[in-house]
Amino acid sequence: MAQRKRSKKPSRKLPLTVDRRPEVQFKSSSTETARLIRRFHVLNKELAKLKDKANDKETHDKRQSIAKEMEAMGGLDWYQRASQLGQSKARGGDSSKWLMGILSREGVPSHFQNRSMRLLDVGALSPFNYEKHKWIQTTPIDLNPQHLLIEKQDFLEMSPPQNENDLYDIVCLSLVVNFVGDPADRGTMLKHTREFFQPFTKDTTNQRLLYLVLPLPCITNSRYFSHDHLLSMMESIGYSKCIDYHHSNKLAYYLFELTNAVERPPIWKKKILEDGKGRNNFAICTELKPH
Ligand SMILES: C[S@@+](CC[C@H](N)C(=O)[O-])C[C@H]1O[C@@H](n2cnc3c(N)ncnc32)[C@H](O)[C@@H]1O
Repeated sequence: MAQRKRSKKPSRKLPLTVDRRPEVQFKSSSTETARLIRRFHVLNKELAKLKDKANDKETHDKRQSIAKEMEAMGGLDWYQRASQLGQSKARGGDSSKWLMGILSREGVPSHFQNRSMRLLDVGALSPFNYEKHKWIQTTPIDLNPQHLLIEKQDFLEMSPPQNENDLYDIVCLSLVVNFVGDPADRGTMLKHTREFFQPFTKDTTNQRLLYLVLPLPCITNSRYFSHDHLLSMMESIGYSKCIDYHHSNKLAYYLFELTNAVERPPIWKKKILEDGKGRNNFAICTELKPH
């Protein structure tokens, strides 16, 4: 795939296209919007399950019916705008805040007095999440950009920069991994992040950071996943240092550092860790794939 051009630091002075899309109607209650977002996730997962199935009539009809329901809700566009609403300050702000606190505490900004810290924001709803931090140069990407300054790009298909100077210091996956419907694609996504940093063959003091945010129930209430499971899985792919983590009422924040290159990470299969009524089915698996 052709190397994509890095977007410049977002500037509000750039001409912005007029958003002519019809107003998205949100339910007045945040509980109802949250319910619809959860329904969208379920449909997305069901769609992912059909991905590798033969296109017989039954599968075709199922696909159509899921797509129809998603469309009736307003599609990915609606979902993103509803998520943006969830990002709004009134509901706690975007997830850059926690990350910035940790980086400042760790003294990371002082490493970047001579050059910017390069941050790849995967699944960015806004290109301005990090704009007040002048030492950060952000490349925001999304499947369905909500802004001119966000590149249209599927991270799972994205090639790492060829020019070494364009490699990243930090990759952000904030509420993106849980959006991916297929547990194996989620694992691939985590492993793929490693390609975007300086290789370990290079003599460098650059850190290689991964910022991961998941809905809290993925960590605390899944049959197949937990905090310890996440740490073990991350360690097995080279992210053996968890710099810090935080669980808020709704979200789980993790900052990992890639500390070593793992040639052959183990395969992680879906396995029940804790069963029980009311638990969800969130899982991340890994397969023997080149990533
Ligand atoms: C819930 S929103 C998260 C937005 C924001 N990062 C946040 O923390 O609130 C999930 C976003 O991830 C995007 N996304 C999902 N899979 C992706 C992929 N493979 N490549 C790029 N973006 C992806 C979706 O299009 C959606 O806009």
